[in-house]
Parts: sequence; structure tokens; C-alpha cells
Amino acid sequence: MESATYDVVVIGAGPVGENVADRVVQGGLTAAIVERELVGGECSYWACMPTKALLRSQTALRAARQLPGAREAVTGELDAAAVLRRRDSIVSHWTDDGQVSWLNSAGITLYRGQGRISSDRTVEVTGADTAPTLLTARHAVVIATGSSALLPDVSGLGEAAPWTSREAAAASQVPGRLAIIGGGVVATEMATAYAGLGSAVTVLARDGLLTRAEPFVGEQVAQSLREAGVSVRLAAEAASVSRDGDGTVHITLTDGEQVDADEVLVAIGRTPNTQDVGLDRIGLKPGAWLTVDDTLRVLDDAGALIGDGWLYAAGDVNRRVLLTHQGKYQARAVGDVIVARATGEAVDDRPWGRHVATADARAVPQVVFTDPEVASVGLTAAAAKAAGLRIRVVDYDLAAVAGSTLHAEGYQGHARMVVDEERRVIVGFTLVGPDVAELLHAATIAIVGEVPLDRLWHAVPAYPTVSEVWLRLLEAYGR
Ligand SMILES: Cc1cc2nc3c(=O)[nH]c(=O)nc-3n(C[C@H](O)[C@H](O)[C@H](O)COP(=O)(O)OP(=O)(O)OC[C@H]3O[C@@H](n4cnc5c(N)ncnc54)[C@H](O)[C@@H]3O)c2cc1C
Ligand SMILES: NC(=O)c1ccc[n+]([C@@H]2O[C@H](COP(=O)([O-])OP(=O)(O)OC[C@H]3O[C@@H](n4cnc5c(N)ncnc54)[C@H](O)[C@@H]3O)[C@@H](O)[C@H]2O)c1
Repeated sequence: MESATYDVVVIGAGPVGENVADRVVQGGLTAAIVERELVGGECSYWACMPTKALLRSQTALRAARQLPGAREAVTGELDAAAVLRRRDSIVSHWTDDGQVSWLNSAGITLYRGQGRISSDRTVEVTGADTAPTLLTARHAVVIATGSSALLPDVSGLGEAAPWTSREAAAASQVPGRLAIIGGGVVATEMATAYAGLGSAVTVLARDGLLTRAEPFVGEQVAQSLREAGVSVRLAAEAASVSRDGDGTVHITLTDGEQVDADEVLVAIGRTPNTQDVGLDRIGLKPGAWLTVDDTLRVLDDAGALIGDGWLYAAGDVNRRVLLTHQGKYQARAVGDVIVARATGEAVDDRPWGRHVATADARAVPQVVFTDPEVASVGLTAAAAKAAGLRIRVVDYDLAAVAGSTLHAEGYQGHARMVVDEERRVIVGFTLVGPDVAELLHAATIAIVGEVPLDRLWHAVPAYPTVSEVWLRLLEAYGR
């Protein structure tokens, strides 16, 4: 077996693994990265990028149709084939040459194959096209292997060849009828995308839509999906699934009703990619989410470090937040703390310190690219109350802002600010409406910066923009 030694070995070249490796190399260490599929990971080829490509053209079309003058210039329908072609180009036709050349330019060595920890600080790489190699890490091994779609234990589902988010993101044809099991982010985005592309979509949302967000979010998204022709079935649960000879999928619900479709997409959450990464060799349970300390070192079931703390986990695999930007934020902290420990620098693990990912618990921004878009950061009112905060909730109708009236005819939206009354700072912010995604970062800065409300009065939104909702929320709160 061939062997090589690096300061750091990263398993998984998704967005998170790539950023860890880049950060340690920038800090003066050497790094190898192991990837079994495509460099760039789930996000680049089967998640964030292709799904947003499926959504973007219809968002632009809808925006044009909401404006007299532009509306008259739109003479046809969405060209689904052109949307799929653009999606193919956004994912570089599922090739990773571009990302591999970036790795090379960043000074990171790529090993293609399955990475498995074989003992302390060593990773064995086996792949179809490469000789088995044993990689030894002088300082740290980082698991950044991400997550895969979870399938529920529903009778017949496996044999019915269901779509997961991968097939939905990479489909080469638009199914005539699409049934979706789930009511979360993937379900609502893909219902929006495929309804826009021409499918007759049925959403089977056992627990409701987007239930982790403020309650008005799920209500507005459900209403808008229904207006777009989607059958949104709340409290509907699949009991069994079968696919017959002509390809039709039959979903029998627990109440006995049957839903027929050409494809069924399962979108009920994720499972960690830890089944085959050698966890059993170091006393951890294969297939489990990895628990980490504040500087993202892996802990065992008893809460102890692995050995002297050589093993880290970042991104989806540690289940803190399953979002690319937040995983990359963890990657910067992990990369920097590995360099600090390797070079004897002080570790800054105080809240908001350089080597911790404090925002994971306090200020996670997320945009759901449905129609209307949902943009949120920090705590919902319910989560803030559950955390013991004394809060005040301020709501405002986004349509009542001059900028919204200009933005689109019939603009509908809503904004909510959750204020911690003890400290008079914002701890949560949610916007629902067309094009609210780009408004979110102001709220993230206000929350992370803990900007006092009295100072926010001096942050004047330009007229006439939708951002004027900030002023309206402050006025509603009172000075
Ligand atoms: C449909 C969908 C849409 C999404 N949209 C968004 C979005 O708009 N915005 C957002 O922020 N997030 C989005 N997400 C979440 C986002 O995709 C993930 O949070 C992100 O990909 C996590 O990055 P990661 O590097 O941790 O894992 P991944 O991207 O999963 O990368 C892990 C890599 O590790 C490799 N790997 C795994 N095990 C091994 C092994 N043993 N050896 C070698 N290689 C291995 C895998 O092949 C993969 O390339 C979406 C998710 C889904 C499913
Ligand atoms: N725009 C974005 O930021 C974006 C887009 C897509 C995905 N993502 C990320 O990907 C992750 C996965 O998304 P997801 O939609 O699969 O998960 P999710 O956690 O968002 O939603 C899962 C949904 O499935 C339901 N559910 C769970 N078990 C079920 C069962 N047995 N039967 C029926 N319904 C069941 C839940 O009630 C929930 O509505 C998310 O955590 C999210 O962070 C982000």
C-alpha cells in the first residue's frame, strides 16, 4: 500500500471540506483531501446550485408578470427544456474539473476514493482507479462527509424507486405528476420548482409546511402553492407505496385514500454519511451523527475527546446546522483552530471567538427559495420564549411599504422582528415576500452585532426600497 503524510487530512470534498483544507494551507500547513464522488459535494451538483437553477427562471418570469409594461412583453410560457439546460450548465454537467483545478491552485492534494479512518490519525483511501493509500495526519483529521437523504420506513417505498433530492435536482425530464412526501425545505422548494416547470404536484405534508419557521411562513407558502395549482395535503401520511407495470406510482395514505403520480419524491430530512468512514475503528458508532465540542473536535458517547483531540467534524455531519454557508463558517473556525493548535498559538474559544462557531446557535440565516421567498435569521418567537427570553414580537405588512408597491403589483409579504426586551436587541427576524432574500443580511448583522434598537434608529433605509420595513418595525416598536 502506498503512503503519504500531511499535516491535515480531510475526508469529504464538499463545500465544507474544501474550505477546511484551504484554511489550513493558508495557515502554513499541508493538506490532503479525500473525495469518493465529485469535488464540490452535494451542494454543487445535487442540492443548492441545481435546485436554485430550477427555480430562478420562473422567479424572474413571475416578477415580469407582476409589472405592467413588462407583463405585455412576456409572450410565451416558461421553457422547461431551457431551464434544465441552464441547470446542467450550472452544475458543469456533473464534472468537477473546475473545482479540481481550484484545489490544485490552492495547494491541496486530492485523493479520489473512499476515505476510512484505520487508526489514530490515519486514513485509508480505496478507489476504483487509484492504488490503496494510507494517509497519516501529523495534526488533525477532519470528517466533512456531509449527509444523504433519509427514507422513511413505508411499505413498498424502496421497491417503487422513489426520487430523493438528488433525482429531483438532476432530473432530465419533468414528470407529468409528482407526489412529494415531506413538508420541509426540500419539499416546498421542489413543489414550487416542478409546479412551475409544468408538473401536477401533490405535497403530502404529515406535520405541516416549514414548521420550524414562524407560523405565518407555512401559511403563506401553502396558500401560494395552492394558487399555483399544487395540491397541498396537510396531515397526510403515506402508509404504503407501489409502482405498477406502466410506471405509475400509487401512494396509499393512512386514511385509505390513494394518490397516483409518475414520480414520488421523498424529502423528510437527512442521515449522516458516517456509515463507512471507519468510526468503528475508534470506538464510535457507524451511521451516527457526530457530536463535537465548541472547537468542533469529535466527542465520544461519554463526552470525551478522541485520543488527544486529533479528530474534528464540520458541516452537515455534525448536525449543528445543515446549510452550506454555516458549514463553511464552521470550516473557517476549524481550519484556524487546527493551525493555532499546531503552531502553539492561543485558542480563542470564547463565544464569538475566532475558533468557535457561535452563530450556529444564535444567528443562522436561511433563505427558502419558494414563491414567496422566506428569509429568516436567529430565533423564532416560540424558540426565544422556549429559551427563557422575555420578548416582544413586532409584525409589519410588507406590502404597506412604498418600495414594495413599486417592486411589484399585488406585492404580498410579511415581516416579523423578535426583540429581547432585557437587552433591547433583535434576536430573530423573518421576512416572507418576493425577493426578500437579499434583505436578510441586514438582519443577520443586527443580530450578530447585537445592535441596540436605539442605535438602529440611525440606520436609515433608503427610499423607496423594501428595506424601509426596518423603519416601520422600529416605529411599531416605539422609541
Ligand atoms: C435539495 C437540497 C437543497 C439545498 N439547498 C441549500 C441551499 O440553497 N443553501 C444552503 O445553504 N444549503 C442547502 N442545502 C444544504 C447543503 O447542501 C448542505 O448543507 C451542504 O452540502 C453540506 O456540505 P458538506 O460539505 O458538509 O457536505 P456535502 O456537500 O454532502 O459533501 C460531503 C462530501 O463528502 C464526500 N464523502 C462522503 N463520505 C466520504 C468518504 N468516506 N470518503 C470520501 N468522500 C466522502 C461526498 O461524496 C461529498 O462530496 C440543500 C440540501 C439539499 C438536499
Ligand atoms: N434553501 C435552503 O436553505 C435549503 C434547501 C433545501 C434543503 N436545505 C437543507 O437540507 C436539509 C434537508 O431538507 P429536508 O426538506 O429533507 O428536511 P427538513 O428537515 O427541512 O424537513 C423534513 C420534513 O419532513 C417531515 N417528516 C419527517 N419525517 C417524516 C415521515 N416519516 N413522514 C412524513 N414526513 C416526515 C418533517 O415534518 C418536515 O416537514 C434541511 O435541513 C435544510 O437545512 C436547505
